[in-house]
Amino acid sequence: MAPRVLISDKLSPAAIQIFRDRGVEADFQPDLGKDKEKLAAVIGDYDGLAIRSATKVTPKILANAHRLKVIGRAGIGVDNVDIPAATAKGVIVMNTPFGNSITTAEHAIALMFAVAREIPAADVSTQAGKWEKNRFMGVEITSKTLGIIGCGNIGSIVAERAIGLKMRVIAFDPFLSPERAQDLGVEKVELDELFARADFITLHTPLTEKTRNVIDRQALFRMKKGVRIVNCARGGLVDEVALREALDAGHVAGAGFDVFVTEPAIENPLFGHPAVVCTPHLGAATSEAQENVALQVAEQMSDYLLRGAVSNAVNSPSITAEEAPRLRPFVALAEKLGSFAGQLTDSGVTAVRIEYEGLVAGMNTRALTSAAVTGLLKPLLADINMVSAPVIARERGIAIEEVLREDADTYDSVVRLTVTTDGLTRHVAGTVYADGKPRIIDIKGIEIEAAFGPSMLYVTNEDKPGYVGALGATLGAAGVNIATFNLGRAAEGGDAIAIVQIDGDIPDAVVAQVQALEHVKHARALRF
Ligand SMILES: NC(=O)C1=CN([C@@H]2O[C@H](COP(=O)(O)OP(=O)(O)OC[C@H]3O[C@@H](n4cnc5c(N)ncnc54)[C@H](O)[C@@H]3O)[C@@H](O)[C@H]2O)C=CC1
Ligand SMILES: O=C(O)C(=O)COP(=O)(O)O
Repeated sequence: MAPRVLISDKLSPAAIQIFRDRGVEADFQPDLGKDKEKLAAVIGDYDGLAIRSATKVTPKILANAHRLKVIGRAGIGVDNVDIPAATAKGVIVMNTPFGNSITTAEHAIALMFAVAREIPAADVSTQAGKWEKNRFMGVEITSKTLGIIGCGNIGSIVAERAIGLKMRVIAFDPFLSPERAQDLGVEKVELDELFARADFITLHTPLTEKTRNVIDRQALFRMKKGVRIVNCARGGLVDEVALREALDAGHVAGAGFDVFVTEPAIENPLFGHPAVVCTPHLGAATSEAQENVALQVAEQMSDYLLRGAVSNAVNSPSITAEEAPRLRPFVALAEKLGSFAGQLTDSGVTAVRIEYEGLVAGMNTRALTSAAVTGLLKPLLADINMVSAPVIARERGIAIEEVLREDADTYDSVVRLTVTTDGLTRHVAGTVYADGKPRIIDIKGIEIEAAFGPSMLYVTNEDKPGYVGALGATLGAAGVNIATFNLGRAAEGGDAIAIVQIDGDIPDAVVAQVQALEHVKHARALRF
């Protein structure tokens, strides 16, 4: 069945075409995202949700999203998606980090000019026939200091444009390296210095708990008198009430705002001030940017739904479309090894070590580790998947260690899993054969070679004559058909193991009979 995607925001129709061309069913309901109740009622029918900023993906909506695998944000900011809730549910959240950045940077520059020269008010006055040539006295931006808060993709483009406009640019961004600052031609400064020196300030950070109210009342009054502030990033970065007071007091000379604490902004503390210019979250609103982000999000979502490729996910490691097919058998191996250990584990897991040897050490081991942890915890948490597994493991205090070794002895690639519980360490290893099928090659240091089947019996025993016959006879008498039978032992007469693939399920009573056989230490039915 073709995957189904709901487009619940005003995406460019380019997205619909891409989905359809790729074989994904796309429902275009551009106003649905604004109606939480309706969205919650239908989300259960979809594998993907494509959004912009009007759709708020809340835990309540995610609770109904039984089929959902991916949320694609045609744009940059994902603050309208509850990422922890999506991750816990195993839903990938991806954005398009570059598609609208030039457009948004241009809007910031446009707002800076609009504020500097009061263009909107002058336009209204002129078209009203007033010709108020003396009312509008602007400021030049040449040689002025622009303070950029957040010098990432958009901030850097703003910096380049501003330098082209002969401004002096200073930037505050804890993650901006001195080398990058030098390349850009900006001076890296602390926030206090930026406030003290800037004639114009523009914000380009995401909204996080750290950046909320980065411009608060105190900050405003530490700024130069006559400063002008532009916010094209997110409402909530600036305390709107405090800014209004600073404008009313004449301390701040103007503000250009595209984003607001509450959107759609029908009322706002900034509205009505003559030196304020507002736009309705138009930062990304050009035909070029909308085409870019729509195409990109549709490609990325289709790649994930159809090929398992992950790009630009904010809550999962990337997997390219090229590596996805190569990785797939190893994902299956890692998950099955995890599942093997998980099904044998009755007490809490405290640590997991995953060793990658040979060719597999050069693959995307982060994804493989997520798969192993998924398999390990699945017996406890049926809904866990590769997206949610690392977070769930962290929440449960499970220490995860990855070891990479370029060399492998007998096989091209080996994955070894060691699981530590309160009282025990369990070890299992496997490989993928040329047929693409995963095999177990080692259990607790005992070599064996067994494929995974849907239904298996795992027995540990003492290596004694007569045991194998007794096991076969017990299964035969119970009408349980053996598909494959693999044995291994540490040494003659020592610890031994058997892995038996069964056709159909093995009843609990038969497992109990096997457990009761002489020389058997432990018998367990496993399902994969
Ligand atoms: N108005 C609109 O329509 C649009 C708004 N945006 C907003 O612009 C924001 C920035 O976008 P990009 O530049 O693409 O993101 P980015 O991730 O490339 O850059 C963000 C920068 O902020 C910096 N940063 C993080 N915490 C900081 C802090 N506490 N103080 C100072 N800097 C900090 C980061 O180090 C990073 O360099 C987005 O998060 C989004 O909210 C993006 C597109 C359109
Ligand atoms: O990409 C972003 O972060 C934006 O804010 C753009 O928002 P929009 O898609 O225009 O609602």
